[in-house]
Amino acid sequence: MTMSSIKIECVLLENCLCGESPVWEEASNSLLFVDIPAKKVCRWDSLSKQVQRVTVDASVSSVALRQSGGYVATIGTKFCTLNWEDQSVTVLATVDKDKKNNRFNDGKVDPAGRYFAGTMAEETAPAILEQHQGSLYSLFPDHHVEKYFDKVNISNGLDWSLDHKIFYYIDSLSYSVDAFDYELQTGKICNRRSVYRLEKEEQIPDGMCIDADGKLWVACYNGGRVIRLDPETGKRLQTVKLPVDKTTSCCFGGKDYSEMYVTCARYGMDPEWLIRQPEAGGIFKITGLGVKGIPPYPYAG
Ligand SMILES: O=C(O)[C@H](O)[C@@H](O)[C@H](O)[C@H](O)CO
Ligand SMILES: [Zn+2]
Repeated sequence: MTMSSIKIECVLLENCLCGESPVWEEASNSLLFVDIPAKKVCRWDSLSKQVQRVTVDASVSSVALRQSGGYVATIGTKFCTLNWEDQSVTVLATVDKDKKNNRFNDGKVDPAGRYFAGTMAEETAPAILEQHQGSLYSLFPDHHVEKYFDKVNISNGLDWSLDHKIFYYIDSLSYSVDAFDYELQTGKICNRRSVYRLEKEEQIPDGMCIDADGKLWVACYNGGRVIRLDPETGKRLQTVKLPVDKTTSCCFGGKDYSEMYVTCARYGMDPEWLIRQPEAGGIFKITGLGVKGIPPYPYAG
């Protein structure tokens, strides 16, 4: 497949303040995503092109599938269930009770059905926040929470290697994509190291997903691109630029997970910037990448 067959299309002009957490739901041919400060969870039907929205009562930073039906989401500092039919939310667990200015940020389910998500201090402007206030957690299927580490700035992208032996993680303000050894059985992580350091023009690493070849795709906030990394060699393999600067996250979806979906933000852009990039806050679809993704894991609790 050659670079020239790549097509990038804005499929939904949603005007998200901060679109995040794209997740493909095969059963409904839909893309789920959130708009964090707008407190919205959205579901875009790729066949009808219709979008449904559920508004919750605090910042919603990630959404994931749930094995028993419906979804789970991180809302404020709470791990919650979300019933789409009646729009009801129930709280499964609360974190960072001593940090009133914190909220969850990115989250994703591991191959054993645990819901991983990290926290951060609330931003006063993009990337402007009290330092080292966040932590990384996971919600086990029995609803207990484990804490992995603290002193995180902006807890962001996460995913697991195809053999489930490595956990990849981004603290945005470290400008690094990190790896840990991963023990699927227990959900334990150890041996943190960096697998890629962002170049200046790549700006801030944000959301991330793995492809079916085990390579990592990282959305670069303010960099207007997604980059494909080889975590084994530490090399960047590919750069795909988008017509919006504040690209926040990416996932694979569509038929056989052959399409990539990218979320982005409008928050932090002045009127002139928004006129230049009117699709900011929309949902983008990239086709022709010549690589597939893998289905998202559902929360097992
Ligand atoms: O999308 C996210 O993960 C955060 O919630 C955003 O706030 C940005 O990442 C941040 O502003 C970039 O540094
Ligand atoms: Zn993010």
